[in-house]
Amino acid sequence: MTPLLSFGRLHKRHGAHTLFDLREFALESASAYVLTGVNGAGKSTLLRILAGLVHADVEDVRFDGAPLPFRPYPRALRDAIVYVHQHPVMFSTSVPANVAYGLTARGAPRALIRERVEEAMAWARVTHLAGSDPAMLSGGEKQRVALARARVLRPRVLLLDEPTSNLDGEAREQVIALIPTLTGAGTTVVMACHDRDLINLPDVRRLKLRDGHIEYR
Ligand SMILES: Nc1ncnc2c1ncn2[C@@H]1O[C@H](COP(=O)(O)OP(=O)(O)OP(=O)(O)O)[C@@H](O)[C@H]1O
Repeated sequence: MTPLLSFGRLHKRHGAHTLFDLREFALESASAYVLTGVNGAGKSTLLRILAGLVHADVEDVRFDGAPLPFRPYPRALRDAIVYVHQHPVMFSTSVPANVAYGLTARGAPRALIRERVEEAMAWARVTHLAGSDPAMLSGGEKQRVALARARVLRPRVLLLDEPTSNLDGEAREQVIALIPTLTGAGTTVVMACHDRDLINLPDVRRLKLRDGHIEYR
């Protein structure tokens, strides 16, 4: 099968220090991956490179099988890849406006925005928070609003940085339960995490960053 996104080489260094040097790194479509590794292995950095937020040296980038220049970060990837931060920032507007943010920024028609925001808020189980002050949401609620904000964009690839690290109990379980529904809808999900329940989800492929290389498990 042709990978969705592949790199012949993906090399990241800070000064003279190589953080990682990955060869033939590829992500398949509609697949879930967990990215593990010790603190400082480079998990967040790799996600941020894929999202175009951090520079790296890359060779032979292909998206949907076609070669693609990576710098400047191409529009095709900006449209397809969404990164969700470990501590999502909420704009102090309203919860629905936060969820709508990406579509509004892209100039989507209002009817489409309304429809997608409603669907995504129901999916993330945050409909009841529509009237809440975004600044007052709990960590689990913010994480679910951030997932809804990503989902409205229908990303081909969703990058989740430690999506459950600040959550416990029901909030954590609710976030974990959303992951399989994303891949079921055709999205590739890559999660940097240490959470055993995410790592052990069915059909999740394991990637481990170790000593600058990636191990497929
Ligand atoms: N701009 C920078 N300049 C130099 N070193 C950096 C820079 N940004 C990150 N680093 C270093 O790169 C390494 C990888 O950081 P990164 O946050 O990607 O690791 P991580 O695997 O996500 O760690 P954790 O599990 O603790 O979140 C760390 O040692 C970090 O200090």
